[in-house]
Amino acid sequence: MSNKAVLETFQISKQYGNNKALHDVNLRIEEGQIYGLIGLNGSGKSTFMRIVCGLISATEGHIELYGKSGSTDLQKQRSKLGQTIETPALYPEMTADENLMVQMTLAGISEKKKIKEVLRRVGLEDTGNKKAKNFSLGMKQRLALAISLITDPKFLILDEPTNGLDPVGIVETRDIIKNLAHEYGLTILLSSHLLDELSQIATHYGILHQGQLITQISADELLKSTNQYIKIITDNASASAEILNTAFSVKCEVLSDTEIRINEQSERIADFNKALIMSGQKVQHLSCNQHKLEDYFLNITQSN
Ligand SMILES: Nc1ncnc2c1ncn2[C@@H]1O[C@H](COP(=O)(O)OP(=O)(O)OP(=O)(O)O)[C@@H](O)[C@H]1O
Repeated sequence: MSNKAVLETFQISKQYGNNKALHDVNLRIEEGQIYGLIGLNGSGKSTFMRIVCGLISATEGHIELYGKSGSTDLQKQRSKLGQTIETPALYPEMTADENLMVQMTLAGISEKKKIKEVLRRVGLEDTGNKKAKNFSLGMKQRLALAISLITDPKFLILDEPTNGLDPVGIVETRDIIKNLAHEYGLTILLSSHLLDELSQIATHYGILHQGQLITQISADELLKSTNQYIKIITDNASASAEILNTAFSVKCEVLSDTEIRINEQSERIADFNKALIMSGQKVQHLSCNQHKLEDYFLNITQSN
């Protein structure tokens, strides 16, 4: 049984002059998912997110947010949405607290204790009197994220949230996003042009290529299709394959006089090594290979 849909789009297309940026996009995101939208530069990720947020309109098609469509209902549902696509400019001479205070006042929210709470959620609770102009890029992005959280959104849309960050900033941002999903139950749509990057957090993926959604796949399905295998090189591949087959009922592909491939993950690799050595085989090489997620992404985009 499927969970409740937070977002569903039906044949969304967007035309900019002669350029069709999106073609008939049918995408579904369910409650609790961290949905990674992947695509090369110019594939239409930002355009799609802007349409969902109501910042621009689609040329064709329609969207449903929490099961509602139609401009009035959609506008109501958008109050459950937070985004960092168009965030207000930060005031450089103000602290994190002061920046949030201004944005809360503009949003008509008076609960001051909320400032501490959202700063804690994004790991900026200890910035004290430091002014925003002295923040690192990562801290500025987290402050922008904090601003998007002051209205208590249930669904968060983040356009390339780790773009431009150093490795420490990337890990911090990833942890914050995971935490927002797991601890606070937010559904999250985020974009990146790197599948490896998203694979650390996403539960589901959509691959956009030249404006078309060519695949939607869960993290589990993706792992299966990225095909892990064990490679073994011995002095006699056929004999080694027979030994492993007899001992473990394992299916070995004999690729040459010396090389075997076994299509499984690495868990039994030490047992295979031991069995071969005990049987007098000379094991020269034993490794576990995983097709990189980026290869999967390249394969799927090149064949479309
Ligand atoms: N306001 C606009 N006017 C005209 N063309 C636009 C506009 N915004 C985007 N485009 C075009 O639409 C296509 C999709 O752009 P979009 O920014 O949505 O892609 P993207 O996947 O988000 O790329 P990036 O990762 O570079 O941000 C591109 O060809 C882009 O040049």
